[in-house]
Amino acid sequence: MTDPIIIAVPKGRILAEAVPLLERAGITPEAAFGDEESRALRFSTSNPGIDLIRVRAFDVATFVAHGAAQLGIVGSDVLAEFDYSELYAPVDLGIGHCRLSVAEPADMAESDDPRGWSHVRIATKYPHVTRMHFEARGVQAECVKLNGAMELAPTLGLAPRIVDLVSSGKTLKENGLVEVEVIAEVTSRLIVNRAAFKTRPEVVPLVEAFRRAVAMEKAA
Ligand SMILES: Nc1ncnc2c1ncn2[C@@H]1O[C@H](COP(=O)(O)OP(=O)(O)OP(=O)(O)O)[C@@H](O)[C@H]1O
Ligand SMILES: O=P(O)(O)OC[C@H]1O[C@H](OP(=O)(O)OP(=O)(O)O)[C@H](O)[C@@H]1O
Repeated sequence: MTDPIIIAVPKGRILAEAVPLLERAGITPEAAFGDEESRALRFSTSNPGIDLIRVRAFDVATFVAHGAAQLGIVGSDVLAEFDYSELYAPVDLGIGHCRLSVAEPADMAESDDPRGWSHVRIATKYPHVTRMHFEARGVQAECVKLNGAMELAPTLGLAPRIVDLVSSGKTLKENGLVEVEVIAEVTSRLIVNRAAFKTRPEVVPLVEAFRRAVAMEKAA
């Protein structure tokens, strides 16, 4: 019997939106999958040929790029940061809507003009995207890599500005920061390992099932 297809799904905030989408694509995960308390990492589904793994958002791309998983669900923010050539991202899943933005303290923003920047120091989980964004307009970005709580960086003197994901704006507001520039709009994408796309015949119909699931949601 061939090995099951593995779909990597991020734990955290995308998980809740991913479960109904998987179900619309005909993949019903075992109950423990949606339970954040469960310590299991691999889960069966209603389809014996498909298993799910639950990993950190940035690791979804790594598992799929190396072929350890054949498909995955991941934010376009993560894809932009890693730029893996082994990945193909055929479907915008329309979940996980947010944006990647530059933010700074509200009092600093009052007299700041982004057009005058030539060098910026930025705390971020996205150093690659940040450097590319600023380089495109001749600004040198010096990045301090953090994995979370970027919003603390300006008041504690780590870096005056941050690049982070923004959705409602609540996190920025509660930490005295304001958004000064949007770098990119973000949604989650279905990703596929390029080699698996050619060698595993189950992959193409699965991609089509996700495409239909997204269309169904849009039509509803
Ligand atoms: N506020 C948000 N609104 C909508 N989508 C978001 C938001 N924040 C993050 N996302 C999306 O969810 C993905 C995972 O983010 P999340 O914050 O759950 O992970 P994380 O806590 O950074 O991950 P980890 O704990 O694995 O480091 C992001 O890559 C992005 O695509
Ligand atoms: O604009 P808002 O609606 O406040 O959302 C923005 C927050 O959401 C994300 O973090 P998340 O809550 O997923 O937590 P984590 O990255 O700290 O795990 C992001 O890193 C921001 O901190």
